[in-house]
Amino acid sequence: MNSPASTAPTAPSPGVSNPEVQQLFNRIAPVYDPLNDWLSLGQHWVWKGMAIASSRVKAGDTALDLCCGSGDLARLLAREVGPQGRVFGVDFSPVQLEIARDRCKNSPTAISWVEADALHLPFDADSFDAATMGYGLRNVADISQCLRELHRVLKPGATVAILDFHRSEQPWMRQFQQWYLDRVVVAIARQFGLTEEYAYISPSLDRFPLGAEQVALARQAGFDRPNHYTLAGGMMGILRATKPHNPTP
Ligand SMILES: C/C(=C\Cc1cc(O)c2ccccc2c1O)CCC[C@H](C)CCC[C@H](C)CCCC(C)C
Ligand SMILES: C[S@@+](CC[C@H](N)C(=O)[O-])C[C@H]1O[C@@H](n2cnc3c(N)ncnc32)[C@H](O)[C@@H]1O
Repeated sequence: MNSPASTAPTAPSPGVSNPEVQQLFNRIAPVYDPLNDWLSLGQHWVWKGMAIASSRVKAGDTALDLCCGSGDLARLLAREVGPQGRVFGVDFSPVQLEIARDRCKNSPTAISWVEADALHLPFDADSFDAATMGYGLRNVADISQCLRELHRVLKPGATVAILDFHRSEQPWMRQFQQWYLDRVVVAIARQFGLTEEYAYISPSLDRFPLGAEQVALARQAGFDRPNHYTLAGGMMGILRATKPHNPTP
């Protein structure tokens, strides 16, 4: 269990796009990692590994993990880019970043932890060779703006892999997902005084587009031939999008 990064409540950052979500992830940070391991029966590591492979990251790359949280994907990117590469982990939760910094302090690859809003990235255009985003897109206030920012900061030809939950299109799987969220996820979160924080997941799924609409949004943001494939019985998926070499005018 991560030790509470800080017990004092962290005030919302001025100007952040969704302060209530920032506060939510500040609050759950101390138990976020172990709960992910328990609640996904360790499977989230498999899903994250698939996102890394989908990003086509390679040795020597400069890679971005957007909405990095406690740093799982950033750490996996670091292993892929190696000591010659560089990774930037971006999140607007200072408490999550503090845990990420501590967990990755021995990485042989340079990882920079940047407290910033995904809707206004502090990077020049054409900065990254690859990017990942794990369970972040569903939580941002403006999905299209986030996709536009990813398109801007990726180099031409670079790919982003966006892993997230969504509602399953199979009715019986939707029922199982809802049962699991209500009877397992929220029930366990209640033991940690985090009922409301984990109860947030279900309505966030209701608001989040399915794969086909994610693909349409990525195309509107300027990505070339985006595609989406599902995981975990259709309860989540990976949106893969590549910035074209010759952006459409
Ligand atoms: C890493 C995982 C979830 C990240 C995550 C995303 C959010 O938007 C949150 C919002 C509020 C609180 C917490 C999170 C959060 O942790 C995936 C694993 C943890 C999931 C909570 C577990 C849910 C898994 C599927 C609904 C069902 C999987 C069933 C299978 C038998 C493992
Ligand atoms: C569910 S966590 C995912 C963390 C990590 N990617 C993982 O796979 O475990 C979502 C993260 O997105 C961050 N987040 C949500 N909206 C954001 C925004 N607009 N800008 C930056 N970070 C944001 C939250 O602070 C949180 O750490």
